[in-house]
Amino acid sequence: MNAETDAEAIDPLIGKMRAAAAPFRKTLQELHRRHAGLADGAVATYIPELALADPSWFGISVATVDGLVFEIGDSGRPFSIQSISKPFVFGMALQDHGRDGVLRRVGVEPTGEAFNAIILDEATNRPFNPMVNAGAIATTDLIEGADAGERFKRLMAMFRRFTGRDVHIDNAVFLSERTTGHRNRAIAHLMRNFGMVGDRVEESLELYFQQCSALVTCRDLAVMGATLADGGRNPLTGETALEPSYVKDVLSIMLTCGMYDFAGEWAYRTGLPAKSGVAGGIVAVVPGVAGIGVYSPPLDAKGNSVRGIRVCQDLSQEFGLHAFEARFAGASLRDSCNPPRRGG
Ligand SMILES: NC(=O)CC[C@H](N)C(=O)O
Repeated sequence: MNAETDAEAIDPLIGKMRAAAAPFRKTLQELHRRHAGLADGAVATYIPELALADPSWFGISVATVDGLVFEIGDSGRPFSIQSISKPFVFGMALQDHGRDGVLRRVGVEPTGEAFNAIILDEATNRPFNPMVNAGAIATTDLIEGADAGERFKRLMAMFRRFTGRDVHIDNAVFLSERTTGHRNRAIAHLMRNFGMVGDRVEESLELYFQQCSALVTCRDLAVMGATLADGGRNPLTGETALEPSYVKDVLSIMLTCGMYDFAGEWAYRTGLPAKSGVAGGIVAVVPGVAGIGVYSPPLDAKGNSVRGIRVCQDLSQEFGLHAFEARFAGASLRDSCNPPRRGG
């Protein structure tokens, strides 16, 4: 008897889990094959270190709220999280300052502008939302801590709660962005002028560059997404990564602002809260069901991963994941990749 049949004999549930998961694995393989050959898009070069990525890198991962993880392709290849850090740091700011405290410094309105636009809301002097660079820098400024070291450690602890493992910074990406990030510096100092960022503006900028340089895999993104899908609880570790009452704040901003000036089109077509980053990652959330992580460096003109968008759109269509598609959006994905619950 080999180990597999042994295990099945001991626990018939393991056999059932394998049977339920096999078709979904095939779906992912098919999806990967369908989009691997795409030649559209270009790898980001404005952060010099990102230009070193190979355009053929392509990984997909789906993590369920039951703690199952599916992956295909370059799902274990580390890359810098970049803007995908923004909703998670927004969640952290909400925990540190409460809703009113955060909303005094950043709005919740989509901009329809590029992610690095130098604009503030003229009526309030606030950046428009926490998903564009201006709003994200203002949000990072809200991370509490006595000094730079403590704030950095709290940031890393937050990433750890969401991924379920230690997260490290890619120092080359950090230095590359710190040296060339004049536009972000300009945005931060403009906000300092309006009191949307405090006195430690330089320290917060460094922290922002560090948060963007955190190394993740698309498997990590799937788990981070699944944590939001499960109301703030990491399905692999059981740890609470974000206070459940703030999950809806994060997901609604992701749905309306997560894909920058493509956000409307994205919400219309895909109907999933999501966030993209310039290294080529996308995280998407199917509330109550799963997180999706995709990595592929070539970006479209708006800074979103070309293959990442295609994969999420296909998954949304194939499994009826659009938030407003049906009363039980996501049910078919749940059925096809989740095992029957133990005892259920
Ligand atoms: N869209 C992004 O991922 C942008 C993040 C990048 N670190 C920047 O500030 O320009």
